[in-house]
Amino acid sequence: MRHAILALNAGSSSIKFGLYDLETSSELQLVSRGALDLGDAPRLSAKAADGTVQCDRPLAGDNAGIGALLHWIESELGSRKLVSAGHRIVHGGREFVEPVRLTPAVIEAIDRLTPLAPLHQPRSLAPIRELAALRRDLPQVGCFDTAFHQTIDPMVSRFALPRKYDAEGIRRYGFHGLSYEYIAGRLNEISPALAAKLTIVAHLGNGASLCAMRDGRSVDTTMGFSALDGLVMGTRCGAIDPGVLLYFLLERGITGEALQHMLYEKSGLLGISGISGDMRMLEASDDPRAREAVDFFAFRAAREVAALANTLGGLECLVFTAGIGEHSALVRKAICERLRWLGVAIDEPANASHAGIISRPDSKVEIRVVATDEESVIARQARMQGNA
Ligand SMILES: Nc1ncnc2c1ncn2[C@@H]1O[C@H](COP(=O)(O)OP(=O)(O)O)[C@@H](O)[C@H]1O
Ligand SMILES: CC(=O)OP(=O)(O)O
Ligand SMILES: [Mg+2]
Repeated sequence: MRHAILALNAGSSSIKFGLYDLETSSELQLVSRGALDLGDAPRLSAKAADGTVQCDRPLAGDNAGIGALLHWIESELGSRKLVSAGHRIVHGGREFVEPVRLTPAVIEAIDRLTPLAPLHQPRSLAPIRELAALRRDLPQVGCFDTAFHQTIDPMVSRFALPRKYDAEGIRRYGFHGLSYEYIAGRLNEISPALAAKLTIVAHLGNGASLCAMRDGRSVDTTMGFSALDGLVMGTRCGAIDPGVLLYFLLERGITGEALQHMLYEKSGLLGISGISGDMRMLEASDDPRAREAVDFFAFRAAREVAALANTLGGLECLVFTAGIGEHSALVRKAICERLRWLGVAIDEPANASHAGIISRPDSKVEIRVVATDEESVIARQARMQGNA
């Protein structure tokens, strides 16, 4: 019987997954990629590596969680045994800097980090606990978004607060590390010379951040202690004057919980447009507020690219990835046009067709679109942990 690894990437309203067969050559072979939608209309959808639809069905009430996915994998997809499950976990805090076997004590320690990532951590923990209850003997591995940024310098990670707080872990961590690890590996596969360039990767999805890389390692990133900092996001505010938060708390009498809800769920593209936090919807709208939100998103992203280029001491390659980065020619163009002074020159036809390289030959900065694949990184890390 074939052995397989299940990689789970839990997001706000769905769980993306990848299923990989373990080949004897130690390669992982993608068998299926899909999503378990857990919103108002639960649904399981999956495609084979070649894009063939393997499953697309609504799920009924009681049978709508991880159990439905397990059942489909184990009884319908073919005969294979799951030997491990890997999970994306957004916050590893100071303790978790590499993939870890998820024992009950580790799960509790990860749960204690929930205040640092209130939107994300519970969503990762729910399928872990569900799987543990359904398959007591299945080894589970946690793979951390923060881990890739361990290489950032203390100068970059420090906040200018009384110094004891840095030692207590109140510092910049950075997120989207599984995506950045994938992109670093992909650039190296394309060519080691490309991977050696001073690079900024723009992970522009529902959550959005930038990572400055030197030799494929993180040297700076826009997200901080939490996944709120940096760029404007779908519903998150990005960098903001902390005085505004004090004003809300002390002068306007808003509770901490209400403020958290506003910053994570009601701000960003949704807050500015008043229409939606979804870039596709904003691009399709002719409401001027939608246009304003898209322009603002690009303005702030370009500003942060310039800041990270300063940490890098130059900029030779700019990579766009994740939902917006991979698919929105409009946003890429708007960001690149603001960076013309840095020698960034976008090729409009290449950009419109989402080509691999979208810079003009005379651009000082190579601009690329690279599709991310967090699930493959999770699967690889889960396998390595299993072998350790
Ligand atoms: N064709 C497209 N044009 C513009 N934006 C797109 C397109 N496809 C996806 N997006 C945007 O990508 C974002 C979601 O990105 P994704 O990486 O899937 O997010 P997450 O993994 O955080 O849920 C949404 O804002 C969505 O509108
Ligand atoms: C860390 C983060 O923002 O993740 P996501 O993009 O999945 O919301
Ligand atoms: Mg994502």
